[in-house]
Amino acid sequence: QQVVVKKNTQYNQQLIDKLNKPHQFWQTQPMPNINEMDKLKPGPIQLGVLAEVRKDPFNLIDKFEWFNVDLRNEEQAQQVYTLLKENYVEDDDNMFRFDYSIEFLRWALLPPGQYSDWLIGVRVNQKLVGFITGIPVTLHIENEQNKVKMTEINFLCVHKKIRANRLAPVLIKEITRRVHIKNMWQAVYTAGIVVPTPISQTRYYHRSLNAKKLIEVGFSSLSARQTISRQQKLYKLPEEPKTPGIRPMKKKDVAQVTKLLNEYLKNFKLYFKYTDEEVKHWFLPRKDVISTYVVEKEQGIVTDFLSFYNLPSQVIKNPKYTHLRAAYSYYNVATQTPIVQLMYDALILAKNEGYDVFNALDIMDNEKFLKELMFCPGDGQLNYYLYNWKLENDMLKPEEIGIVLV
Ligand SMILES: CNCCCN(C)c1ncc(F)c(N2CC(C(=O)NCc3cnc4ccccn34)C2)n1
Repeated sequence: QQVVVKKNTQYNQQLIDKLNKPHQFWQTQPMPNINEMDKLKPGPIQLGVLAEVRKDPFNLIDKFEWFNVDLRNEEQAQQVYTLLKENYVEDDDNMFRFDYSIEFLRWALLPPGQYSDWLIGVRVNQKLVGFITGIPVTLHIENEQNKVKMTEINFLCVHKKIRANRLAPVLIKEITRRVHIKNMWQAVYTAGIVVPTPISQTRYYHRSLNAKKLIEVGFSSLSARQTISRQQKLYKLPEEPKTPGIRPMKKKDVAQVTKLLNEYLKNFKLYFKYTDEEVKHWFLPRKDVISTYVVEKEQGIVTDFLSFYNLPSQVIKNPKYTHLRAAYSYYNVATQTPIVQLMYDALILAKNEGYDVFNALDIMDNEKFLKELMFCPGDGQLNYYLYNWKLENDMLKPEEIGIVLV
């Protein structure tokens, strides 16, 4: 039924619209909705026509202007960092907010082949109030034949003070237009929220590395029979990793890591194929951004590798701590070392690098080690989305997903 409210303020009008026409914007997008799932055949939902792509940017409300962000420019990078630090994703209880660092953003958003107009800002009086990004990827979908050049969308953020201005849909339409202009017609993205129509719903798992701090910041809680010291003993880790020959990845390992990674990812229904150039960018260690360790056997043969990225969260109100240091599992390939042992070493290495918690999704082969290494399921769900592509069976199981978005 129509929702009616007494005071008919502009905000209430937005609320009425939301309640009576949910996903108003998403219904206009080429995402299969429930009732048409069965008659679409696998592949692109809409065929794009380059000549029909709008040549000029979408209109913004007055005083708002488009702005291509140059992340290499210190001042502009600072503006992006501050916008995200103060206005990006929070947990449901508003206790934590992601604090992506500038070096992390340069890693995530300046890969080989990046376009200068795919880091889109919106400014009011020189102040950044909106942001959305794309990077070019080649996604393999469900089989070797479907190699699709597309964009990976991320970091959609609107300043808290100017929400409910319908700026987010305009940011999405503008990045879509700029991707279309490059003759690309698909996108892949993730979100903690559910909008039409996830292709997979994955779950976060957490492995405590610093039990005391996790309890003190409210990330973990103690049940009646648990004590802090019991928890510390339970999650205690050895000082050094177990696997002989494990060491930080170096430039000389790139070729072997590329081969191991590309071979391994063929096991999944959604995965990227990496060139040496891309492995150099995404896996060579960067302090406080990405850590990659390889297992080198005799004669310099690399048989396995593990990797995790650094994404701290600001603890919004806590007398003792300002940040939660979280390591997120990235890509791990175990061909000789048992995966449980390799990931046990990942925990030890992350603990030694100062992390408080090690997070992993239940994608790829992760469920092979989650329980045994005492990961706990979190309340965070991460949904994967494919824009303008119909899958054979609409949904993929988490273990069929072979891509990690940061
Ligand atoms: C492409 N971008 C997706 C990745 C962004 N990532 C990492 C993310 N997206 C949604 C989540 F649900 C999530 N979770 C990690 C789990 C977790 O740690 N939950 C407690 C917590 C601590 N800090 C924060 C900050 C924000 C939200 C929850 N937080 C849940 N991670």
